[in-house]
Amino acid sequence: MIILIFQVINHGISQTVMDRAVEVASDFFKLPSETKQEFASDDIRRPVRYGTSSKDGTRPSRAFLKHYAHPLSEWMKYWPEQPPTYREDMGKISAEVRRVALQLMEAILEGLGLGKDYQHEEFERGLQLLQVNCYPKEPESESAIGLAPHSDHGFLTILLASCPGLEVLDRSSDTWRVVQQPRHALHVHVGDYMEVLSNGRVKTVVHRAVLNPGEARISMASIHSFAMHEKVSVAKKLVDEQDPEKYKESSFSDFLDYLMSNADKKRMSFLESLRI
Ligand SMILES: O=C(O)CCC(=O)C(=O)O
Ligand SMILES: [Fe+2]
Repeated sequence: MIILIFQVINHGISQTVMDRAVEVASDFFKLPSETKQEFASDDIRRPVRYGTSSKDGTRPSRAFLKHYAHPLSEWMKYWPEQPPTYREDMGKISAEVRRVALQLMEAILEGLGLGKDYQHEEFERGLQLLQVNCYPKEPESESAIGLAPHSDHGFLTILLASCPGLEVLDRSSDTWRVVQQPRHALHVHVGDYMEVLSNGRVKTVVHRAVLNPGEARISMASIHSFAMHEKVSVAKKLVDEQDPEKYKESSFSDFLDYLMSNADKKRMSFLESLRI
C-alpha cells in the first residue's frame, strides 16, 4: 500500500503570489454577509458556491467558497468581483498550482509504472476545483473541528494554508497526525480517484481540519480531476489475476449526482460506492 502525503517547497511559485492569494481570500470572508450570500446556493452544480457550516448549530465552524478554476477563461467570469483583486490574485495562484499538480501527477504515474504520459490528454483537459476555506479562531478551552473527516474526490489535492490546522489519519495506528505547514510549502495528498486509477495500490487520504487556538485560518484546497463527464477507471496495467479490478469507473458528474442523491444519508463514501 502506498501512502502519498508530502510537501513541496521548490515549486517555483513566488511567495508574493501565495501571500496575495491568502490575503484576498481572507478579505473575501470579511465582506458584508449580503455580498457573500449572493453566492450562497445548495445547488452543487453552480460554478461558484459560498456557504457556512456549524457543528453546534449556532457558531459557524467554517465558511467556504468553492469554484472551478480551469480553464480560467471559462470560469473566471463567475468569480467574485469583490475584493477588486480577487480574480487576478486567485487566477495567478490557480494557474501556478495547476502547473505543479500536472508535474506531480506525471511523477506519480511514472512511479506506478504507467509512464508519465498515461492519459496525458485527460489530465490536460481536467477540472480544477478551488475550495477556499475560512475557519474562526478556536474558542477558549474547547477543541473544535472545523471540517469533518473526509477524503477528496480528485486525483490530487494541493493545499495552501495560513497556519496549521490540517490533520491526516494515520491508517496504521488509527490516530490523527498534525500536519506542519511551513510558510512556503504546499501540502499535497491524493484523493479517491488516485485510489481508483491505481487499483487500490495508492490509498485515498482521510483528513480533517481543526480550529487553530491562536488565530483564524485560511486554507485553499486545489482539487484536480478529469473533466466533468470523463470517466476515471482502473489502469488496466495494474489488473491481473491476483489483482482483479477493484473499482467501477465514474466521472466527476457521477460524483456530484452521488452527493445529491445521498445528501442526507451519508452512510457510504463515494469511494466505497465504487468498490466492486
Ligand atoms: O482546511 C484544510 O486544511 C483542509 C481543507 C480540505 O480538506 C478541503 O477543502 O477539502
Ligand atoms: Fe479535503
